[in-house]
Amino acid sequence: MQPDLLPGPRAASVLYQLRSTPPLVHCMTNDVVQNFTANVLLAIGAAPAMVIEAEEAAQFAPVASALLINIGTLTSASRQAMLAAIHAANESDTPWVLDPVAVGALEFRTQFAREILALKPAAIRGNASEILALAGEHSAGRGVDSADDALSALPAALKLAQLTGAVVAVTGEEDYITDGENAWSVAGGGVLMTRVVGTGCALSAVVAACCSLPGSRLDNVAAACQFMKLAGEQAIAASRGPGSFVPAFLDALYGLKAEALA
Ligand SMILES: Nc1ncnc2c1ncn2[C@@H]1O[C@H](COP(=O)(O)OP(=O)(O)O)[C@@H](O)[C@H]1O
Ligand SMILES: Cc1ncsc1CCOP(=O)(O)O
Ligand SMILES: [Mg+2]
Repeated sequence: MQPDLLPGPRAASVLYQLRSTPPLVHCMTNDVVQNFTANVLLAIGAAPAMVIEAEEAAQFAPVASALLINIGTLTSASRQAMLAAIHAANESDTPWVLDPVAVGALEFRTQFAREILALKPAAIRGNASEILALAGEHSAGRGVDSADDALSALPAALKLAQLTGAVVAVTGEEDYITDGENAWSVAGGGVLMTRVVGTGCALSAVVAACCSLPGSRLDNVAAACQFMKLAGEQAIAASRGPGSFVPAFLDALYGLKAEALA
């Protein structure tokens, strides 16, 4: 399959919708990226809430617009809380998104991620090594960063999408987004995005926000990828390295214009 470039006007209209009805994203994410994820959601125009206790998470998932499950620092307790939140989300039709951080490299999280694939994620967003491993393919990943090329993981993304019904986004130098039938590609960004922690995790939170919006879920997830690519590119042009990239990136997300996407 040869993915087409996501048309700019589609991304522009998703940004417009997101800002007209700001989604409230229930984030169950890893300990490393909590603050950055919340700031990215606020900068783009969505709202974050980090609710992690099992009882509260099950209560909050139905209230939220979308739920993010990121297994970057999974523990036995967070595993139970995540399961409770996913079940509550499914009962109330709240879309939930999986970020399979470091799947393949470690047994406990790999088993958990495979188990919750049966619980109907709306979308899955990971780097190439994670998507390959989650699909049961050979992956060169050893930790949270990818050691594989995103295009090489597109067949695995297609397979996962067909197996689960989720829209799958595999990210890297270029991003590929598929519902198992059609695929978009999204270009842009830059390597500096991999020299700060949390860009992938924050993207998954933006994907969750976009999954709550009306319209084509495939287009909505691809638009989320496009927002991060364009803001990343603008931030790289305005910064001198990882330290100045982070504030420039938040500023670029905040200032992102539908016209620039279109
Ligand atoms: N080599 C690259 N060139 C341009 N953009 C990149 C590159 N690698 C990653 N990105 C971008 O950085 C963000 C995080 O993606 P990625 O590094 O794949 O996820 P993760 O942080 O989960 O490993 C995405 O927006 C992606 O498009
Ligand atoms: C470094 C690290 N360790 C466990 S989770 C995490 C953050 C990973 O962030 P990202 O996937 O966005 O690079
Ligand atoms: Mg990641």
